[in-house]
Amino acid sequence: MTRVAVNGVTGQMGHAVLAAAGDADVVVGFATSDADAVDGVPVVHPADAADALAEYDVDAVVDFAVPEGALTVAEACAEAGVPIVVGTTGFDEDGMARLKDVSESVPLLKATNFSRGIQVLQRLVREAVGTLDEYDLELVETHHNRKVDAPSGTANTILDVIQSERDVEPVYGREGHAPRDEDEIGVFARRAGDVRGEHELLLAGDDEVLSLSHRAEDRGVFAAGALDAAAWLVGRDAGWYSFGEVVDA
Ligand SMILES: NC(=O)C1=CN([C@@H]2O[C@H](COP(=O)(O)OP(=O)(O)OC[C@H]3O[C@@H](n4cnc5c(N)ncnc54)[C@H](O)[C@@H]3O)[C@@H](O)[C@H]2O)C=CC1
Ligand SMILES: O=C(O)C1=N[C@H](C(=O)O)C[C@H](O)C1
Repeated sequence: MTRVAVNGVTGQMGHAVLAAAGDADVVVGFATSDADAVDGVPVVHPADAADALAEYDVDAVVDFAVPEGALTVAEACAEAGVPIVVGTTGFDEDGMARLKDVSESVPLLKATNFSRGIQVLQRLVREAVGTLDEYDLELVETHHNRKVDAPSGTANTILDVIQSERDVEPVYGREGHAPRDEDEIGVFARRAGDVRGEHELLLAGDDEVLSLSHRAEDRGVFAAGALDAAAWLVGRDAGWYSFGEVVDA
């Protein structure tokens, strides 16, 4: 049984990880809130994470928090020699560089989306964009009204996949006189209700439209993927890993 610490344990994803932990034993959580415990799991401030990782004998951390909190805990993992699965999205360049530094000391697996369906979607996107190389591309994501980063991490990852195949320039929303350039891709972020996460890539030629889309129906799908990643990561060498490796294992 993997002894897991959850960063962002008081959040929506923190609760989903606690609910999904079947073969994992969640022994401690990190959050900036005043809560002492969530569902019987002790809550420790992220500033004290390095000591807590040793005290609770943690095998791996699963992180769904905010970028600054994720970095604090990732750096504590580097100090304590504990692997970390990073699910938080919205890192800037400096944050990504700090995560790379952490991966020099411990195994670090980062994914903007821990659903297996999104892994397959990314592979389909690569094939479709490479094959239909003259079709117009438009990318739309929809999330719940509490999401703070836009576009979603997943949309940015899909955009990276597209840009590795085609030289397209993202246009984030349109208004006014906005004729479409041949080489642009419209990117749209919708925020409403409690939508768990929807992503759609439209590929349109003159006489046909292909739509590649995915909808998460429960946060449990992300939680289960991240816990699988944590179990897979324990015992590996320091380095940067991807969720695709877990899905293919
Ligand atoms: N990679 C994936 O599959 C998924 C990623 N996410 C990402 O996970 C993150 C969290 O999402 P939600 O749980 O919906 O957000 P949330 O707002 O419900 O929870 C955020 C949590 O972070 C904690 N927090 C705030 N400041 C902190 C700090 N400095 N240090 C440590 N913890 C801190 C809060 O107390 C709370 O527990 C977001 O970046 C979201 O985009 C969400 C779902 C799936
Ligand atoms: O904040 C969320 O909820 C989600 N965030 C991730 C993202 O930014 O892509 C993954 C998922 O879509 C849910």
